[in-house]
Amino acid sequence: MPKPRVIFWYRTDLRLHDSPALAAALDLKPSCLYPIWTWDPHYVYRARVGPNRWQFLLDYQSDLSASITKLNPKSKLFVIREAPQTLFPKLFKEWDITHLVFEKDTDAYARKRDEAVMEIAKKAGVEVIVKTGRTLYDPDELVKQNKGKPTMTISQVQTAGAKIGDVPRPIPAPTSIPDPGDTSLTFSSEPPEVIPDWNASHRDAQDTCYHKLAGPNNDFSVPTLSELGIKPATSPHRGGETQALSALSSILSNTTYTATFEKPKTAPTDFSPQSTTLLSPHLHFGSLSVREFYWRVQDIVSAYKGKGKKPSEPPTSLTGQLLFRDMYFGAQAAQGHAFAQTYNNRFIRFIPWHLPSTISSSTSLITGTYHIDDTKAESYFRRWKAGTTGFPFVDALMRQLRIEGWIHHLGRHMVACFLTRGGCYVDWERGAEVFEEWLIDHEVACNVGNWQWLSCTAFYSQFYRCYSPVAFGRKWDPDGAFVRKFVPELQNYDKKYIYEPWKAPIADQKKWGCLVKGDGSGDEGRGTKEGMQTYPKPMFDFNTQRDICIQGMKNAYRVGLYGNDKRVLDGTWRALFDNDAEGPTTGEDGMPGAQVEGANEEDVDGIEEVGGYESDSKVKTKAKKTERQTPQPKTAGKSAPKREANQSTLDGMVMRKKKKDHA
Ligand SMILES: Cc1cc2nc3c(=O)[nH]c(=O)nc-3n(C[C@H](O)[C@H](O)[C@H](O)COP(=O)(O)OP(=O)(O)OC[C@H]3O[C@@H](n4cnc5c(N)ncnc54)[C@H](O)[C@@H]3O)c2cc1C
Repeated sequence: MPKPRVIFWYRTDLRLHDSPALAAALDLKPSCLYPIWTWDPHYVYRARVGPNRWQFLLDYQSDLSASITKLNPKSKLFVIREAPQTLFPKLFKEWDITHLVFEKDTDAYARKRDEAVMEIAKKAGVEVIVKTGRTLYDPDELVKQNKGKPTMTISQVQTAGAKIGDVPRPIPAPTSIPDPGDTSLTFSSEPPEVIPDWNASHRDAQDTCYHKLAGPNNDFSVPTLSELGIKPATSPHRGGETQALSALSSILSNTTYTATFEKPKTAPTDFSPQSTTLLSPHLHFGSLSVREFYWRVQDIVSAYKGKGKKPSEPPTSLTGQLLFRDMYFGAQAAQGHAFAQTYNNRFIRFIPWHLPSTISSSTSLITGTYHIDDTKAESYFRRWKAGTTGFPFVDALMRQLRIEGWIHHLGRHMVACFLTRGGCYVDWERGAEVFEEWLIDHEVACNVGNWQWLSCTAFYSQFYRCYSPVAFGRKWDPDGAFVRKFVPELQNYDKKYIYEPWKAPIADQKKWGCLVKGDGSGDEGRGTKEGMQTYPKPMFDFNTQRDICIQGMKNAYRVGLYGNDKRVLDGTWRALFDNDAEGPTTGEDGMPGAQVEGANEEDVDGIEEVGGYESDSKVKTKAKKTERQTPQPKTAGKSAPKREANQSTLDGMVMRKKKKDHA
């Protein structure tokens, strides 16, 4: 029997350590092994990716390629510039492949792509081996053990996980890699579908990436940003398995920090170093194995306990954070494409937000464009994205996101709440798109799931608990060092005004070299004739706007529709809302009325009311009233929602600032 000739297809697992899929490929004892990456046009043109995440991907690929070459000088990461669906039939033949091995990916697009590739492999007589390694538990198995339902709470993950069994211990990196076989490519390539290019705004030159299958020098090189035509990255953070493992070791060397980590006590305003691990991009690209992370933390926790000390526990602890990650993967795995949108989604509350997505009437999926039902809301959205809202804490976070590609979890809470139910009343799908574009750790499951949480459309429902753009930042960072770093116009402001610069007397504004004026449209930090900087006035009165939002949410909860309700699908939902309610409740703008069968009145399991977090006293007072007045929607369950300590209960404890001390 001839020895296997194997393609190892890298996708979500840019590492050598603890890769169950790579181990399975090596277990075949192949005569040759080709570690490849297919440069898939779907991600190049139809996913939103800004320069920072592109740079990250290239960093990871270069680092992995170098590590493979260290094990075998004849090998590397072979980057091939064509869509896998069209490439594989040719490649299987050309390289006489017997096996294709890869890590399982439960993202909606990836599932469809992999089904197509498996079909191609079957026709070509190529055996496919798929292994789970991206999450603690196989998301499909998690869903199965959760009675076939999406995991919407941490306790569901814990219960389902316990049925699956212990998280497997990580396996070591290989010490050798077989040679690749002949790498010639004699076939021609299929040109990609370039239009629409969702990343056009990030390009300042033509994308030449697809000009040659094996790259400009026919050496299967990792592309460069300039080949992609993408503008330079601005993030100080860098990717690579080497960086990931060294960051993990450095963090875990502080065993007290590791064993007592409590997310709600970490400051969103800490930078250099940040207060949490910043391992999320490494987990996203798979340069850090989640099981490696989990078990190294768990071992430190066990040793800490062994000394008679009390460690933190899930969900606030570090391993608790990883369970949240699994929770969102389980929610996504059960729902597929529908997970990422309200329309036609039975688990998501329908709120008539401003700037709703346009829906394809043929697929019922969001199209990537949206309706501008209200020019004011559009302006709020643009200013939020640009970091020119006139609220320094929000602007600092949005600028950190744009420049560095990462912000702390509670910073994400702040800006997400502000854009949706606690400020602008803009559709969470708009915010998720901006995060998709700018985050270096963008993960569909975690991004979408957390936006649903923060907008109180799923996972969480205490909409009356809002983040104040003034009080929340001040609580963590009374001197405003974080704001001064990312909104340098306000650098000289006294701490009394750093979160509310519009309240500073004009004489002081002049003395501190920055006037609060204008609407910030494209002139963030621009000087005046007198050589003075400017910072915009707040774009609205926050308290007024927050009350409008809470009223809107209260109304929408009273109406109680979910995304798959017939009235949401056919557009007749408008009749249920007062004309003067917030959101596009009148006219023809807003959600289109595509006719899709099947409003599902089933119990929406797992949507639970939980304790909340930061909120000023005015909101809390209002909250009590709102709670009494808001009946549970019919679809919200036949039994009263349980209370559970989960992500946001934790946030309720965010009252003390604890400085992190790891390097
Ligand atoms: C609106 C919004 C959007 C988000 N989008 C993403 C995203 O696209 N990708 C992403 O990885 N996380 C996302 N998160 C979750 C969370 O903010 C980040 O995972 C976390 O801030 C990453 O920083 P860290 O590595 O220092 O986290 P740590 O606190 O050190 O946690 C360790 C790891 O646990 C996981 N984790 C922690 N919190 C969460 C959470 N709430 N949900 C899922 N996983 C979590 C991450 O993988 C993280 O690296 C989002 C949160 C919000 C509120």
